[in-house]
Amino acid sequence: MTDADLTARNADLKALIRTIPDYPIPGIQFRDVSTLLLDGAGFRATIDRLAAMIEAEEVDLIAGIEARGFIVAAALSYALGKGKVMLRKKSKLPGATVGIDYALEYGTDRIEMHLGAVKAGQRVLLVDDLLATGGTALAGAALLRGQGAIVDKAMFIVDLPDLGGAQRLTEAGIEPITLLVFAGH
Ligand SMILES: O=P(O)(O)OC[C@H]1O[C@H](OP(=O)(O)OP(=O)(O)O)[C@H](O)[C@@H]1O
Ligand SMILES: Nc1ncnc2[nH]cnc12
Repeated sequence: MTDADLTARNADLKALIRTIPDYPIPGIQFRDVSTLLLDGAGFRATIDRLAAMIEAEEVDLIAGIEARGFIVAAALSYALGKGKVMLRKKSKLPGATVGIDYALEYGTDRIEMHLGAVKAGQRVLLVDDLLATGGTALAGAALLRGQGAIVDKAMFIVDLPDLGGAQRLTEAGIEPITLLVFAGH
């Protein structure tokens, strides 16, 4: 499906996302999913449509990225009947961890996961709310792959294609699956 087809099909959900200019720094158009989350029917439709875009049999485990990604990952985990692993921001996990630093559209950060949470050969679906530069998703994939997981699909509500994340994921052997596309930055 082309970006234009996707946008037309999901225009009802796209309308629920607010854009805040110049947040968190000048020049960034912040695509705010909090307004979609406020709408119960809209959030249910979001999860139902995302769940319909993947075969549950192709997934062993879901990986959610803190913080907004957890909301989407938890709902998808329920919808698909799969367990989930939390990729957390630094120093939040109590057990032994492995972590990776990464660059964002507007800064840098670090995510970590528990050692032993993922088994070698497990097919892990990476889930976040939004794909921008792809730095976060690629860091998550590198973390999971470093533990032997197979990461070949990642799912998001929103894609910002002009920031290049979808292309970077594809080049890294990860199919980006997204519901809504916002052109421009
Ligand atoms: O594709 P990228 O350029 O990496 O950007 C996308 C990431 O940025 C946002 O998270 P943020 O780091 O702002 O954290 P939050 O979920 O805690 O708000 C968003 O939820 C994604 O995780
Ligand atoms: N433009 C943007 N809007 C919302 N979340 C983001 N995360 C990275 N870039 C973003």
